[in-house]
Amino acid sequence: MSAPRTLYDKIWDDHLVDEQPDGTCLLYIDRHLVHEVTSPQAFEGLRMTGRKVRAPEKTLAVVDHNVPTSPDRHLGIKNEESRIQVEALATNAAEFGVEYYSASDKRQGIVHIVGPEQGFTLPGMTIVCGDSHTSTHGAFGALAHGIGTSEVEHVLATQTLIQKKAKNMLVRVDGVLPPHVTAKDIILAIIGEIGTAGGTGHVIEFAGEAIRALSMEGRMTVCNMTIEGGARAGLIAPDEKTFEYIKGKPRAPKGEALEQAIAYWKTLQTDEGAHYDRVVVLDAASLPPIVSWGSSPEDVISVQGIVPNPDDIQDETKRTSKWRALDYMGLKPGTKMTDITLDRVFIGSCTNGRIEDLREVAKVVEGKTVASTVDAMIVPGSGLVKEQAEAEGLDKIFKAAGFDWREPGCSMCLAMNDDRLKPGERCASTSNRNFEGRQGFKGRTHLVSPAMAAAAAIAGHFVDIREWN
Ligand SMILES: CC(C)[C@H](C(=O)O)[C@@H](O)C(=O)O
Ligand code: SF4
Repeated sequence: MSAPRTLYDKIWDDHLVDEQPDGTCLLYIDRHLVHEVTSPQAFEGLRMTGRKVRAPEKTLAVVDHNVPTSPDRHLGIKNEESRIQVEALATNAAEFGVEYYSASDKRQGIVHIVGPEQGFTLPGMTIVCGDSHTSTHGAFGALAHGIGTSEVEHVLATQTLIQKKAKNMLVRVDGVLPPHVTAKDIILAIIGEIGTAGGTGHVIEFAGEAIRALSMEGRMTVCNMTIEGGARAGLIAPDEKTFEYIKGKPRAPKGEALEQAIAYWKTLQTDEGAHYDRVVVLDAASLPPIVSWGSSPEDVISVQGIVPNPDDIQDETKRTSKWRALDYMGLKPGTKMTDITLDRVFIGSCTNGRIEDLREVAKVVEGKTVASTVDAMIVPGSGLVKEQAEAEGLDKIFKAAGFDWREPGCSMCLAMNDDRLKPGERCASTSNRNFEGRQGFKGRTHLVSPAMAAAAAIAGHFVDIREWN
């Protein structure tokens, strides 16, 4: 009998083309997502050496980072560098025969929202993209991770990737989440627990009652931020919810092919007794809504907490870095999180820009008004999310409450387009990174769940969503 294997081991074994004595492996890649920022040099490399895209039908290109989210975006992109990148993707896709969603295509959106939405992302696959949050697709039980531009070129040309196998890590979240505590709080809590280097060298499998209870969209939120926990990829074993989600998606298998696929997908479970190099266990029932206070995704605390005092940290380097973070954030130790006021609220991104996120926001803000001191925007993760939200009348609720309702894209998740913080502005954001300058030069980011961001927009400061009415 063969040794019990983890889900990661199984997907890895199924895609292994070659293994060298030093552990260097060649992996077959099933799906390649491409966006405008990390692909221009890769296509240029192919062009210069006269090579083709090996499997155009396994490649999908979409613009997201640089596109404006204003209603007049069809007028073009003012920033020259951004405009050139977007135009290059359109040209490259046409020249190399790759399907491409332009900013005027309603299927356009953030690459990690588009893949699942189109049924391009399926269980058991290897999926890559020149983007760190490719980990999102792990929610389907796909081995999905970000790659660099030279690897993008390699995958375009060969449909394979050179890799070394990572270690196996299990993060088990037992128990039942309290009301109003969400997938976002789970992943922020995990990163708070293991730190941003906690998953280094590992692929994390998320399991346990609380993970199983999450919707597919919640699972995507968890896997999305695996990368902020330092891991190479995140995985969740597929189940009935996964199969239901996939059924009927444009590129998903149908009829007999779907039945066969599901029979295979059901084998994508970690075997009893399989070995994990590291195991972390969390109790969902004890989790509060979480807010980040610093400039790293590990700087998190309960909304009922206070800004921590870095002097309590033993390690000098860490102490200095956390003081710097507080200085950057303009915060003092001991401040109650609920006393922190906000200038901006950003709801969107590949972490929390899907329809369920927007429904949560609508529930919180319906019939209420954004605080006069806050400028708040909601950016759907894709054109299809936008269409669905509008069909449900969510846009009317948002606009009536005073939110700006935008066109799809990465938007203020990162300062690569017109949506950005001004120096010193403080923002509650549903995105995944709070590094210095992430949302704009000297901008201050607090990471939260959609419901927490929505409530903060109305109140003008952080509030405990569990006490919201
Ligand atoms: C621009 C891109 C390469 C980058 C990434 O890899 O993640 C971006 O999506 C981000 O979230 O920082
Ligand atoms: S939404 Fe943010 S995290 Fe996601 S791909 Fe775009 S820039 Fe990266």
